[in-house]
Amino acid sequence: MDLTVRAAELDAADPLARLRAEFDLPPGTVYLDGNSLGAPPRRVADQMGRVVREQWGGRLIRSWSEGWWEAPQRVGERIAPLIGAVPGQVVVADSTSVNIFKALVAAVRLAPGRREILVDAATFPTDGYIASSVAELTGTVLRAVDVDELPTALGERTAVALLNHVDYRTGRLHDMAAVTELVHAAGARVVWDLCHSVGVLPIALDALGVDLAVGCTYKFLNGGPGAPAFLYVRRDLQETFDQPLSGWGGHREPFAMAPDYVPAEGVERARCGTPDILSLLALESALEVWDGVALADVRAKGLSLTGFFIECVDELLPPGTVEVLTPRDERRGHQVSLRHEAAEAVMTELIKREVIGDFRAPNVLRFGFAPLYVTYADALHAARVLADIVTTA
Ligand SMILES: Cc1ncc(COP(=O)(O)O)c(C=O)c1O
Ligand SMILES: Nc1c(O)cccc1C(=O)C[C@H](N)C(=O)O
Repeated sequence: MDLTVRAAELDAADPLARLRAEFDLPPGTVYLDGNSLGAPPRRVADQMGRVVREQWGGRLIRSWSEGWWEAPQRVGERIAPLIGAVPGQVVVADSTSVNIFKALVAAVRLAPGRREILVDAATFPTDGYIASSVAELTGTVLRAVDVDELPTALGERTAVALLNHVDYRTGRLHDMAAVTELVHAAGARVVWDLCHSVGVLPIALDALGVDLAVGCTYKFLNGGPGAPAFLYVRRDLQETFDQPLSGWGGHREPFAMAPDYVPAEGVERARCGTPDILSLLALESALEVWDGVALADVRAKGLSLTGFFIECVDELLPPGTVEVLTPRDERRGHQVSLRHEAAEAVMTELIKREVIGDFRAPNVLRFGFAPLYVTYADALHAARVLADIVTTA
């Protein structure tokens, strides 16, 4: 069947189609970079106006005791259902990088005598950089391993494995259940980086017994540039979760201003300093879009959209022009990565023509498909513009 007709039929049958109207996107732009920076939900601009006028302006410092101080936990509770966590295990604070630092040091401290940290060899760089610093500070050794080689790499030395659920470069999805089980069988802890999987597919942290997890909120959760990240600490680990950034925000009685640090009892101990309220409240407003949205529908549409885009690329581009790096089976997130020798120039031209994806060195074109606002017609248009560029260049 003709691709235009297929796209129209798929869009007409899309149970999430109504959600696109929730987002502010420039007309004529096809936005395929929500895996890097999500689009703004319309409600956020109005809510931020109210927050600044009414809370910051109207209530001034009183707002700290009228909902600001507890915001990291409150917003954490909104993220919890998206990652399969019962209440009381998630805080939203700091960046993903900082939370990786807290989680890794705490994990090493939970495993006395174990002297090795494993990190996914294909990891997003910040994870590797932070892990290297944690190894130096804790006197452990860092080893980068391919996720497929974990069965042989894990051992009695392993304190913790830091892994990306979805690979940022290829879009490959790792099997969280199987890998968590492997790590636990070796007596080690696992820290999952969910940056490219939260808001993409149902995640079951509690059910799988995951120890710790981090993730950013400015991609598929649409929290806005620099929105604070989240940190999940499994309930039974909270009492012994000894994170290194002992700021007053994680203190049991922050306003007692006591001379000694005593960590809070619950997941609040994962906090550090003053929360970035404006970003946090922008995120809180953005998360309202998820009310009533079934993650199973989001996942089904994301797989279907990425599959349709791959099909369009196969059909519209001359064979051999690009290599599809993303798994064609269901072991993928909601991005499609294509290898092309002139990827940087091709992406520059795509963006000039209002098809926004991104380029990752040395030769990868990345296209993110956020099911809440990307349509099948967008996917087809992007493939057509790409075909035009690679065949006429
Ligand atoms: C897998 C992964 N981890 C971490 C980060 C970034 O962390 P931060 O928000 O601290 O910049 C990103 C993206 O920027 C990412 O893709
Ligand atoms: N966090 C970013 C930023 O501040 C500027 C530009 C891009 C980003 C990203 O999120 C990159 C992204 N994590 C990636 O997967 O490559």
